[in-house]
Amino acid sequence: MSAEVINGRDLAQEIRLELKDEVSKMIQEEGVTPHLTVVLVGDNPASKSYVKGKEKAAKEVGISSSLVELPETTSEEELLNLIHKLNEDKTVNGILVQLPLPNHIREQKVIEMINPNKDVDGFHPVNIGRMMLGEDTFLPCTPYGIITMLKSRNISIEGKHAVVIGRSNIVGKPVGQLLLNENATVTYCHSRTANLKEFTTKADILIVAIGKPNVVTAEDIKDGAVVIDVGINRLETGKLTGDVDFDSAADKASFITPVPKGVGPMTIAMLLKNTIKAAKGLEKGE
Ligand SMILES: NC(=O)C1=CN([C@@H]2O[C@H](COP(=O)(O)OP(=O)(O)OC[C@H]3O[C@@H](n4cnc5c(N)ncnc54)[C@H](OP(=O)(O)O)[C@@H]3O)[C@@H](O)[C@H]2O)C=CC1
Ligand SMILES: Nc1nc(=O)c2c([nH]1)NC[C@@H]1CN(c3ccc(C(=O)N[C@@H](CCC(=O)O)C(=O)O)cc3)C=[N+]21
Repeated sequence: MSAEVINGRDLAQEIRLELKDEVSKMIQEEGVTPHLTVVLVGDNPASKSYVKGKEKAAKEVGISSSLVELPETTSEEELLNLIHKLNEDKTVNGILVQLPLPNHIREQKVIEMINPNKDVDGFHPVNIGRMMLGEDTFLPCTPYGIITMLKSRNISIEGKHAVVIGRSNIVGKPVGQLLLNENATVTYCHSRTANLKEFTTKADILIVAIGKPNVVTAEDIKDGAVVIDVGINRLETGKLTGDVDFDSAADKASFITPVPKGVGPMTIAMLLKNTIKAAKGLEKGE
């Protein structure tokens, strides 16, 4: 293996320590404790485990959090009513509705109901628009975490060819936008891309957000490329793995992120950062 591994678990831990200081200052100086409310509909085991991770991390930095658990049979109207109440509740700084939602609920309707100033996921169209314009806003947590990982290793983005595989609203599209904002030249690939390898082998920075194990192997990677694996796949053995064949890819890449202990923990650290930002915005009356 020649690549340097960017350990997201360790970096997220460092960030949480900094955030802990920031939160204690807020509490001491302004008497404000940031509060995050997480809404979980149904009992998808993966969602439950992510939500637990978010609550644990919030507690660690001194952010208070509450979890609203609703049954799978909750109607769209009931969920929208709850969000309305959370929007009005002055003690709630950040609202996160865990995705995916049950099929009978329109995700986009729910996201658009959240007050953009409490949208710590950065999924509301207003915040996505602000991100596209390069304005200060809540950045989507996974893309924000990826940029933070690159910067932590002084990996230059400007002028580099970044190739993103995946075009979802929560990962692929926004990570390409943030890389563009950092002056990369960006190419998006997806399931209809003809000859994926032709693009991936030209990438200086390759972001893989597909959701299928081992789609990307050494032969898809340019020598010395930076490879960021966003995928989280649970194998039948119970083991977690990314979308990239780590062992072969690590022989060719200059930097690579592992799964687990890669992008996942950074996503949660950025959520905490956004929650603190939301609480600060409120003080300023924004
Ligand atoms: N680490 C973290 O913090 C997070 C990890 N994830 C993980 O990242 C992965 C992606 O998540 P998400 O973006 O929500 O997933 P989606 O399923 O919404 O999107 C997957 C994307 O990959 C594309 N795709 C699928 N198969 C192929 C293929 N064979 N070749 C090229 N492109 C392909 C799809 O193309 P098309 O659009 O044409 O269908 C789509 O754009 C998942 O494993 C998810 O669990 C997600 C969020 C956070
Ligand atoms: N509204 C909303 N916001 C999200 O941010 C959101 C979501 N919905 N739905 C699901 C995806 C997925 N996601 C992850 C977060 C952390 C890890 C994570 O910390 N993973 C650990 C492993 C955890 C384990 O062992 O299970 C790691 O990669 O090391 C993974 C995935 C956030 N998501």
